[in-house]
Amino acid sequence: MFVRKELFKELYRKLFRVYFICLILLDISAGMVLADDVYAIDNLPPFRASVMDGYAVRSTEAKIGQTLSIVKGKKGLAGEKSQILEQDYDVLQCLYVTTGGPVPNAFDSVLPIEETELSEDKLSIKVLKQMNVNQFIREKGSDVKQGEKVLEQGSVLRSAEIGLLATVGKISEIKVYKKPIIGLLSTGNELVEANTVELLDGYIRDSNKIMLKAMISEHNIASEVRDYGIVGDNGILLDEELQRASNECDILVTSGGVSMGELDLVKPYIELKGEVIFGRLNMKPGKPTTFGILNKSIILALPGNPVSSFVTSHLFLIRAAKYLSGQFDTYQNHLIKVQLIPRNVKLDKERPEYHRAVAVQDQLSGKIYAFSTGSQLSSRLISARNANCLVILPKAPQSNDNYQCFGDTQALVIGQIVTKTSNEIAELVKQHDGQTLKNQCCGGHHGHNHNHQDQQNQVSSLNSQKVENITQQQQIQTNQSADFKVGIITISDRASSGEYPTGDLSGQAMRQCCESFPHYYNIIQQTIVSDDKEKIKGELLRMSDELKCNLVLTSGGTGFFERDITPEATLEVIERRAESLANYILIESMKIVPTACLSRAVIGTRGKTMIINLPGKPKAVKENFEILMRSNVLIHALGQLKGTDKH
Ligand SMILES: Nc1nc2c(c(=O)[nH]1)N[C@H]1C(S)=C(S)[C@@H](COP(=O)(O)OP(=O)(O)OC[C@H]3O[C@@H](n4cnc5c(N)ncnc54)[C@H](O)[C@@H]3O)O[C@H]1N2
Ligand code: MOO
Repeated sequence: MFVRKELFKELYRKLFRVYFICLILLDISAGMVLADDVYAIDNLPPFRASVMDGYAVRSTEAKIGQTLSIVKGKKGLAGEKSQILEQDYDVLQCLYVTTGGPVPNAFDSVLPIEETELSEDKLSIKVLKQMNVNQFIREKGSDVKQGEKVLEQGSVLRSAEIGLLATVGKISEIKVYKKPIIGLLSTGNELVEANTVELLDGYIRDSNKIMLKAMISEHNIASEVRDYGIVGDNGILLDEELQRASNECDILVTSGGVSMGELDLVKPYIELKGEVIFGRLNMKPGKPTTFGILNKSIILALPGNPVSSFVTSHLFLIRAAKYLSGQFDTYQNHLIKVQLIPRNVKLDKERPEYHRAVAVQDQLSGKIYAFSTGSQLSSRLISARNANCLVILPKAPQSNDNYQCFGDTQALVIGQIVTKTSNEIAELVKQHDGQTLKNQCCGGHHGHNHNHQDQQNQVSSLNSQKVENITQQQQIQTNQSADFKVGIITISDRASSGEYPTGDLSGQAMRQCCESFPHYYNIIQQTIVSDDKEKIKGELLRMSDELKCNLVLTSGGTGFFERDITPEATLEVIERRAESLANYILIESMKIVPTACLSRAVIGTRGKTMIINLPGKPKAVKENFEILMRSNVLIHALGQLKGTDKH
């Protein structure tokens, strides 16, 4: 996590300035968090009560066939005072009771009406079923005992909790964490209110304030939202409004005016009149986000770019407000693992990124795929449309301009995640994978404005589609729907004799690579052989001729060590060489390490099988495989070989 935990700790520590507890009525407590444990004032039920409409009986008397006379003039009706009914009843008597009504201590069970036969004169009943002791009776306090703890501090008051508190008599002076008063202020000479119909030259509508209002209401995080309007980039006006707002609110959120321009006055103002806790973040978008204290208020000065405001509010505003409202664990709860699609999203060279995406969960495997929303320019609010997660991408490693590719990445959940069948997801993955999203820097100042509208539209429809039932057949189809059968061979004397304490890491690497693309690859066989030419040939022949693998990956034995024999064995098995593919891997991997040229790896085909020699090192295996997956090179090669790729 690149927004460091310490940063949040600092944020939370400062929040204690504006953090307080209040007493409220139960009526208006929905969504609040309890600041204290709550104990039951009353028993529940407050008296011994019947669970059924029927007759209170003594189980020893109420034998099948027995006639019991009905007590006259008294009934255990719901709402009846229980004390009035407490008396000695005669032998073979029963008392009419209703559900929830009091049951006198003289009786030990309730016989439901349907288990009785009423006499014609309606004065007695015949017992049709034997009851056990205590059957259909709720003893006093059997649900909740007076003085028992019913809710813990930290519980969110939702409908059930509120119902429970009412039941046990806790209807006022509920101690809760007070939700903050949040103030919103937009800054910028170019801004006009969002409801402006006709824009004059040079103006834009203030979308941030209304977006933030909606977000606050969606997440129900404020006791009140105050709109401080728009203030131009003018020191005097800004001073006036910032002073007023920061004395009236718990959290003041401004947008705009926090970067480096001469009109960016907000950050210098906080530095001068308040305290800046942090004023620059290593993240994209949201670099200039500033957090500080001004008068009575915590101030979050968000960047003006709408997407930057959107992302940073999710990270800081919602979290801060929830924290103030007593929800202290809001951070970890919302992290999930996803596979970002397309996998070849280029990483930013300077900053880690919160990439907007639509996460969809596979109903069967539970795996979550996050489909990128396209160009991530921080002015492009369309990139946040339908987004239900922010995929946390690291910045690109120094050594190369690597692609984000294999394995799962963490994502922050910002909306509801939908589920889909494996086949639907497979289709979407195929549609989206292989598309390259260029590195788009913030604000458009050094970005390329690619049009990802089609991709965005495909993704947009994801959220609205309905969930379908899972069947066993789909599970079989899922496995079968992978396009290519894969065989994996680790070639190593040491691995085959079990010498590696860590196990066969290159075999694991090959497996991981294929498993990252479950819709393309289905591993049907994996073996380890020593550096023995005949054994290697034997495995290659078995996987291609008998198992009919579409792809056989080998790892190891491609160098210049005496026993390295993989290329020679491969050459004796293949019918057609694919030198360009091998050269392509070589060229690309030499950009990573020059020693990549020490590999003598061969690639070729036998029948409809492609055999690829990969290096022995797990890291190199992954790099080679990633290179092959760029622009779906390997997928096309395998498709041609299988006959599924069109000319
Ligand atoms: N020399 C540098 N320039 C910039 C840097 C930097 O590090 N050095 N950082 C860039 C980054 S990153 C961001 S993000 C922006 C943030 O700028 P500000 O917070 O100062 O915001 P403004 O300049 O006022 O506006 C940026 C952009 O957003 C539009 N905007 C502003 N407010 C609203 C609103 N309420 N609703 C809709 N759109 C709004 C505004 O018109 C601008 O286009 O700075 C970079 N520059
Ligand atoms: O918020 Mo900026 O991306 O850092 O545009």
